[in-house]
Amino acid sequence: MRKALTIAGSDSGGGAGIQADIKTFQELDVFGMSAITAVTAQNTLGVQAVYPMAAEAVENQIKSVGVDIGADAIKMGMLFNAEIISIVAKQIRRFNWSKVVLDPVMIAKGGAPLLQQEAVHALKQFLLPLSAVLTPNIPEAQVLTGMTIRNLEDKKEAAKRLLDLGVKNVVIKGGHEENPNESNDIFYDGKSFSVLHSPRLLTKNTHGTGCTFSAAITAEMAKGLPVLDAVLIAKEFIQAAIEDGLELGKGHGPTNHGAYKKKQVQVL
Ligand SMILES: Nc1ncnc2c1ncn2[C@@H]1O[C@H](COP(=O)(O)OP(=O)(O)OP(=O)(O)O)[C@@H](O)[C@H]1O
Ligand SMILES: Cc1ncc(COP(=O)(O)O)c(N)n1
Repeated sequence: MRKALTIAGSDSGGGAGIQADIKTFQELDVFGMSAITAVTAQNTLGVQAVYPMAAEAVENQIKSVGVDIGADAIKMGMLFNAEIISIVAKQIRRFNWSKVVLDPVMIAKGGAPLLQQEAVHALKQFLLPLSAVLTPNIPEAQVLTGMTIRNLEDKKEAAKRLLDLGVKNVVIKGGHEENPNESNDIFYDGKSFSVLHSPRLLTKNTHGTGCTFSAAITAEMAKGLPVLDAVLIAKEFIQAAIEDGLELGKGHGPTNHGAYKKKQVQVL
């Protein structure tokens, strides 16, 4: 069985972070493993508290997986601080992992910081050059490039600048765009651009969309798919999960990780 490791934060509410990643891996028939970087007390209303792990604890979790089970692909989500970023980079190099997906999580929907501002430099310096795929939303792409993104041309320019920082492929996600009709993502591999179209779904239940999308890319890469094929399946996965979003809690409910598989079975 193919195996994927997520290096990310825990979301007690179960919709984002490690929990979203493991559910997504499972739904896509990939064995999921985790290295927890921080524990968050979190629900659909927001993040109530963040408890970062000691960098050594993160390092040991990755080592335990790497020396024994191994991983076909790696995903990184919330990393919180520069010390954790630096040890994660060291372990990725040590195990020679190349199918590495980086979701540069910075701020939760409610505004809570999930990455310290002073750690952005470390993320760019240590992790972008080790990543096969980077999946920023628009605010994250703006922070990483220092440019304002207003339209498709800006997105293309930002994607080019991100590749100049060493990452091999980038998906700039459109969830945060002010387009009332569509939520389009743009993919760039250094040679050509692809626009991934989807209708914008009118729902407040979008907690964990970014985590789920990047975990689905990771699962498909673990199975050996080329990057763009993995991204296209992930787009279908997240679209189905949002369409079937769950009305849980009083705020932004989670997406339904089981929706994609259910749809496939119906088609068969
Ligand atoms: N309302 C929506 N309708 C359709 N697709 C959406 C919607 N919101 C987000 N998406 C899709 O979900 C994926 C994640 O995008 P988004 O920009 O929300 O990421 P994110 O901001 O990192 O997620 P999060 O808000 O969980 O941190 C993208 O493929 C995006 O197009
Ligand atoms: C542990 C953790 N990781 C990532 C996110 C981002 O997801 P969202 O922006 O949907 O809240 C989160 N809220 N919590």
